[in-house]
Parts: sequence; structure tokens; C-alpha cells
Amino acid sequence: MAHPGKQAAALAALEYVENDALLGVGTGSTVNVFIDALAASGRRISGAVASSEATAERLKSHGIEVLDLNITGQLELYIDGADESNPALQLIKGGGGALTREKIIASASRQFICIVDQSKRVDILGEFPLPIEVLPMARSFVAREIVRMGADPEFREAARTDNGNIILDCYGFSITDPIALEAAINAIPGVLTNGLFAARAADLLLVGHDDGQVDTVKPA
Ligand SMILES: O=C[C@H](O)[C@H](O)[C@H](O)COP(=O)(O)O
Repeated sequence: MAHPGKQAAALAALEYVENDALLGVGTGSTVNVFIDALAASGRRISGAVASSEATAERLKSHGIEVLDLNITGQLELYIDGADESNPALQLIKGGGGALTREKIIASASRQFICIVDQSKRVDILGEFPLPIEVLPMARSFVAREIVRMGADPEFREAARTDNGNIILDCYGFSITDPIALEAAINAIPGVLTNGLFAARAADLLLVGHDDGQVDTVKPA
């Protein structure tokens, strides 16, 4: 049984899915509730672009067609969870390691609805360690660069992303300017992307509470 806040947010997102929609679908436990609820709702969608192999498998298990982003072009709607959201709806994502594909699909979508439970809302991003996807041969180099930037990178042991890369979880970044930090980390050679979704923040946040209430939040 999913956390009640996650469940409430995921169910609320169903209201934004139109018949025959072509959806982008994120990754994680909140999105899993959404996928299962979508299938159970009987809503008919044209297909979905998946942000991870796990999501693709779950969609297919419900008989939802999984499509290639190269074929679909721009998507109307992307639905995904997050690890943290600030009032501008800038996010930290990647706790499940799917950040790169998630950022691609979010950027290729007209609207990004983010579904979270109340615990994910923060004033300033960064309590959650910032994940960075890195090419394996660049691991030590990127880690040293992150230390030079004032944070503490930790290698996510025994984890490989769907793209065959490694994750550095970075503790202690002072994220007062998320757009600048996102760009600075992405400029390090060997970084595929980092988990800050600041240049492409969410457009709408659905926040689920334990009692089943859902807040609909627009960027401040
Ligand atoms: O890589 C994983 C994703 O960014 C998830 O959206 C994020 O970690 C939130 O996951 P959950 O819904 O399981 O809390």
C-alpha cells in the first residue's frame, strides 16, 4: 500500500489526462500508483513515453503501448514525482536514478504536472542529496570537481542507470540559485545531467496529504 499522500496526489493527476492522450510518464513509487490507477480507471490513452525501463514494464503490464520519443514528437503532458519541490516548483529528482530520461521527456512536453506528498515541499532545495548521472570513466574527476564546488559526493554503490552510467549523490550544496547550479554542474565534462529541474521546472504541483486532501500549487 502506497503512502496515502502519494496515493492522493497520483489519483488527482488522473483528472488531467484526456482521452486518447499521448503521455510522458515518470518513474518512482508515486508514478507507479498513477500508472495502476490510470489502467484501472478505464481511460483510453493513445500511448505513453516512459522515463525508465521499470516504467515501460509497468505500462506494458497494463497493456498500455510504450512509444519512442523520436516518433511522438512533443508531448502534451508529462506526469512525474519528485524528491523535493520549492515554491517556484523547481525540483530535485533522481532518487530512483531516472533523472536524465525524465529531464528529456519533461523538456519535450508542453505541460509537466508533478505529483508529491507533503513531505517533499521545501523552501530551499538541497536537503535531499542532489543526484548526478556521470559516465563511469569520469567518476573520480567529476567527484573532485563537485568537492571544489563545495559539496560532498557519494558514489551510489552497485547502481547503474538505464543508460549504463553511475550516480553521484551530492550532499551539502547551497542551492540558492538552482538555475545557475544546474547549468554549472552540467558543464562538467562527464556529467550527463544532474537532478535539478530548475530551467525546466514543473508547471503544476499536486500535493497529497495523509488525509487524502490534495493541494493544487502553481509556481510562486
Ligand atoms: O529517479 C527517480 C525520480 O526522479 C522520482 O520521481 C523521484 O525519486 C520520486 O520518487 P518517489 O515517487 O518514489 O518518491
